[in-house]
Amino acid sequence: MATSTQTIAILGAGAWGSTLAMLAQAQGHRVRVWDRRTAPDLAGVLQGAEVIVSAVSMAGVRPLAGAVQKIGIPPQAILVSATKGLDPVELLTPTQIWAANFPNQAVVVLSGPNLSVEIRQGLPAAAVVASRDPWAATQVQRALSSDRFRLYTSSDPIGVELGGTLKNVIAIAVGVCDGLQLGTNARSALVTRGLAEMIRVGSRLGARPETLNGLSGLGDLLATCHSPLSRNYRVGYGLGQGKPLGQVLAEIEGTAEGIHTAPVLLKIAAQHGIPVPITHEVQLLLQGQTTPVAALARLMERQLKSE
Ligand SMILES: NC(=O)C1=CN([C@@H]2O[C@H](COP(=O)(O)OP(=O)(O)OC[C@H]3O[C@@H](n4cnc5c(N)ncnc54)[C@H](O)[C@@H]3O)[C@@H](O)[C@H]2O)C=CC1
Ligand SMILES: O=C(CO)COP(=O)(O)O
Repeated sequence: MATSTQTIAILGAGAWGSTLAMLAQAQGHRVRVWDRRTAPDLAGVLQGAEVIVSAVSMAGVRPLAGAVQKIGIPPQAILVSATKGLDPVELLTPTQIWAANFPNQAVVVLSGPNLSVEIRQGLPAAAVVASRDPWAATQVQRALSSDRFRLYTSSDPIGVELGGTLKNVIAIAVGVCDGLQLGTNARSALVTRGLAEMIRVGSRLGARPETLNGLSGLGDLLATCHSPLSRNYRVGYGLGQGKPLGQVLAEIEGTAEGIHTAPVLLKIAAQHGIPVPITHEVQLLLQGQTTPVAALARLMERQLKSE
């Protein structure tokens, strides 16, 4: 399905970066991968790249964007961000950081229900590529779409980016619910009210509500809240079982962004006066300031309201 062979640089060779590299290679592209751990020459990886995909954890976005800016990239290169997180320093999304470093470059966000383990097994998945520049989104769609990875375009990058980011916090909450063995009704209520919280935050920050009802919102929420493959869900599950956060993290390989997203999201919500009761309880739990049972009781005892 790819239109022509392109040179694609993948920055970050964790679970997601290496999966994206695999997908790009399968489409016949020239793929170069950079990772801080193996540390090949970043300048060499960027040289001549037509598409540059950042798949590092949120913690790596700011330093990486700075390093890439210092080196410089081809003027026509499209930057793609696959990170799902929020910056604790300036409360920005990953693409906002990339755009600030590269104001004249096309920036695209890639997000959706994409548990990397399943994609590496060759199972089918879909995602959204969103940008203010429709040409750039279409280029990335054509470059990376295949018969097992179906990409849709969107002109709502903030909605697509927040969908993937906010669901991580809700996935922790749903994991707690399942760790407490509270049943299907409770989990369904939490997923639905979690989506309402995501839409409330997203729309205040400029997202279209319908975007959050799409693949990178509801879709990703369903994937993440229903799979033990999700690290965020597993963090919550462990906490729900009464394990301390340190132990839970020691048992999980890789990044659970929701842990770092929750405090940033709380700050943003406070600035904008947005009620985020689920995120609030998740953060108290992560800080060890409440127990799963007490957090749940507070959510159930909130003032009665209409849906
Ligand atoms: N694994 C998955 O299924 C998916 C993950 N994502 C998102 O992709 C991002 C990366 O996730 P994973 O690859 O799964 O995590 P991972 O824990 O497997 O890998 C993290 C990557 O970030 C890099 N990194 C971390 N801190 C850095 C720093 N300070 N400077 C430079 N690089 C740094 C690491 O070297 C590594 O390449 C996260 O934001 C995650 O939410 C998105 C979709 C699917
Ligand atoms: O974002 C993901 C799936 O779309 C990956 O979820 P976890 O980071 O919770 O493993």
